Amino acid sequence: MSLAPDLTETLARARADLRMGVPVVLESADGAALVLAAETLDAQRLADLRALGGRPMLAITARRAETLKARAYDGDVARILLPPDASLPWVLGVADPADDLKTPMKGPLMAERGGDAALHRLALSLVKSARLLPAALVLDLSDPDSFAASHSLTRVPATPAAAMISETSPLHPVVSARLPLQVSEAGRLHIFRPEDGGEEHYAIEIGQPPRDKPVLARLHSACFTGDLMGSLKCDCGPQLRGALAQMGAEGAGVLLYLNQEGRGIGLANKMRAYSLQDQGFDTVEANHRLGFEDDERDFRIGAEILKRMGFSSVRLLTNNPGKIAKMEECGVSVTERVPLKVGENAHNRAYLATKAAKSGHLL
Ligand SMILES: Nc1nc2c(ncn2[C@@H]2O[C@H](COP(=O)(O)OP(=O)(O)OP(=O)(O)O)[C@@H](O)[C@H]2O)c(=O)[nH]1
Ligand SMILES: [Zn+2]
Repeated sequence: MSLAPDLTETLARARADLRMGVPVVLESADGAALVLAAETLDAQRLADLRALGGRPMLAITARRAETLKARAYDGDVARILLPPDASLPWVLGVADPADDLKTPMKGPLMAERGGDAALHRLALSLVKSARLLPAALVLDLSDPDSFAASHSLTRVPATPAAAMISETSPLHPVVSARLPLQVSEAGRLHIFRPEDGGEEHYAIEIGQPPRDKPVLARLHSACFTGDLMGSLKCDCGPQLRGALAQMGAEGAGVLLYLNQEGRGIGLANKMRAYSLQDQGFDTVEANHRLGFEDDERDFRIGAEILKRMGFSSVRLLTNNPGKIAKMEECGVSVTERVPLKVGENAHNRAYLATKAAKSGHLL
């Protein structure tokens, strides 16, 4: 019998460590590395890292490297050598585009070319899945066993961890209960909990949709600003209420409320993106400058929940053909796209136009 954490639990611990600014150790057959998230680094830990010697590198995504005019020799990842005099503001300036326009010169940034970037890539996946800026300090370790033990650090086996992070975490139904709504008194809320310790997702079932017919469905991504605050910068609030109203009118439907705020980058990063949008960048450019892809959501979660609830085909309320393709890929057939054009205003007109022009949304 062992009470030791398994891989899923070790990864959850590693994410929590990184969010707290605590380093973790990644280990593979080819080497090991000490990893710190740039966003939660402090001056003392930077000094401690320096004291270890070696060649610390700042791993960033190719998207961020493009903005910084650094070479990404590893495809999707760039390994920037930490200059000997690099200060905490320098590290944060490379990681965070907030002051790119005010202080454009961070470089020239020297990127590492030889060697393997697998641990750097994993470090970036880990900090991203911890909803932090995609930038991590990485230092090769020659004796990870004694190092991790003497500093009480979480140790992550790199190869199985990389495989696990690329998969969707299994989900488990937790509870469901009756929830009368304005649109329909026959509402029911179901809670699903991912095994990886990530955020729970919800399904609102209206009426009793038959499982052997296509159900009117919406995969709604969390938008605190639009859904709850009435933000005019997007169309999420009106879409949420419009979808529920249509389900209420038809007497049946299922709305998944997926906690993938900010197209999967988290609310703090979405606000960073909003701040860049105030500097003149559009929604896609802002994500890229932060080092993210346009859309970091995992729609396999939505397909999984639908299947767990017994639905195999849907009439999907969306303007996003990407969602339809993902559902089909995951074995949920989309018999019809039901357009959901609501909530356009003077503030979100350019945002909606960008989504149509760059992300394939249908007008
Ligand atoms: N990163 C980022 N996320 C945003 C921005 N504006 C809204 N979001 C998020 O985008 C998600 C909503 O996705 P949308 O792109 O509006 O719509 P969609 O779900 O792709 O497609 P529809 O089904 O047609 O609504 C929510 O998670 C919002 O929090 C933004 O400027 N930047
Ligand atoms: Zn929104």
